[in-house]
Amino acid sequence: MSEISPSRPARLRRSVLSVPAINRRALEKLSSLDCDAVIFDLEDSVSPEKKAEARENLRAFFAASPLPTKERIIRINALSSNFGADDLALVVELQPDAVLLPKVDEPQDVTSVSDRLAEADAPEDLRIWAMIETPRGILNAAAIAEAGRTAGSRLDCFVVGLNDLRKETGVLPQPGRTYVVPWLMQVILAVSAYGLEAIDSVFNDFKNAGEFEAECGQGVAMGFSGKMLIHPGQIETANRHFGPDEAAIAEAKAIISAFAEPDAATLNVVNLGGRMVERLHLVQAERLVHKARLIEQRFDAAATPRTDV
Ligand SMILES: CC(C)(COP(=O)(O)OP(=O)(O)OC[C@H]1O[C@@H](n2cnc3c(N)ncnc32)[C@H](O)[C@@H]1OP(=O)(O)O)[C@@H](O)C(=O)NCCC(=O)NCCSC(=O)C[C@H](O)C(=O)O
Ligand SMILES: [Mg+2]
Repeated sequence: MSEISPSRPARLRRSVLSVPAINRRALEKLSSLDCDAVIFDLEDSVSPEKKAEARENLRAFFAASPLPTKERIIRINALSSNFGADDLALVVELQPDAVLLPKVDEPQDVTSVSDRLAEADAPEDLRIWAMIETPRGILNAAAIAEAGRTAGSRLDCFVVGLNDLRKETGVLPQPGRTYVVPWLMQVILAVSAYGLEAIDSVFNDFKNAGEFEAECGQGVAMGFSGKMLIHPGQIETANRHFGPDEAAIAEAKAIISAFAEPDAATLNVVNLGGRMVERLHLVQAERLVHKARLIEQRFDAAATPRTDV
């Protein structure tokens, strides 16, 4: 089997649940939830008066609950705000998997944090995620993604924030997201060009299961790796949509088998039951099977508690 493309990190990010760091009850629930990743929010879901308490909550939480099977991301306030410097210091102290930067407008918003993390000797595997949620962020998405290619850059993933984008532009929430789809696709093009991943925006109306199903299906079709979530009730749907289903896994395995045949060794195109399959489909198939394996491993890891944490 050829290698999984290094431009696509082999991580599961189907369900990325945001939790206000001020909400201790919600923090306590996390270990029982089946989301792939958690965003600990210090930004918009925490009032200015409660920022310090929220940081203390995270300190206590990280000491007590390592969440070994989940990717852990801390969303900080902008460095230009009164809270950004203390938030970033907390990130360096707690060493989550990533820091999420809000309202990224231009490449410099990312590179300045990269530089600060390097100055603070933060581990190299502490990544940067960027919220793309302002008109300038959308317009500059490709340039921001390109910043992920600069030496020492830790940029790894974009998260779209439609609430802020709607606030800034006046575009209304509508089923099908008609008027924001071009912006979403611009984000997908940017991450694809520079080997990053993108997480689709939150869906606020968390009791509306039907529309959420449709929006998850749309997010998958557009090329997002997963969805940012606000409520535990959204996790199962996101995992189902953004994880490969049995039929897709079977098809991917058939493509891998077809190219593994000795006769196919020098072929770039094969006939698979009346359908043309090219080697580029083999790469996609391997990626999909790899993702399915990661999901299986998560189940195994959840069943077997780690002893090294
Ligand atoms: C939206 C909520 C305020 C609703 O909370 P609540 O009223 O408590 O809902 P429920 O009673 O239905 O909750 C049931 C139980 O689930 C727990 N819970 C709720 N939400 C979470 C969560 N996010 N993580 C973990 N656990 C959660 C409740 O505590 C209940 O537990 P129990 O009492 O034991 O039964 C709330 O869901 C919420 O605050 N959600 C997250 C808000 C947030 O993170 N906002 C920031 C991200 S949104 C964003 O980034 C937008 C972006 O920037 C943009 O511009 O678009
Ligand atoms: Mg926002």
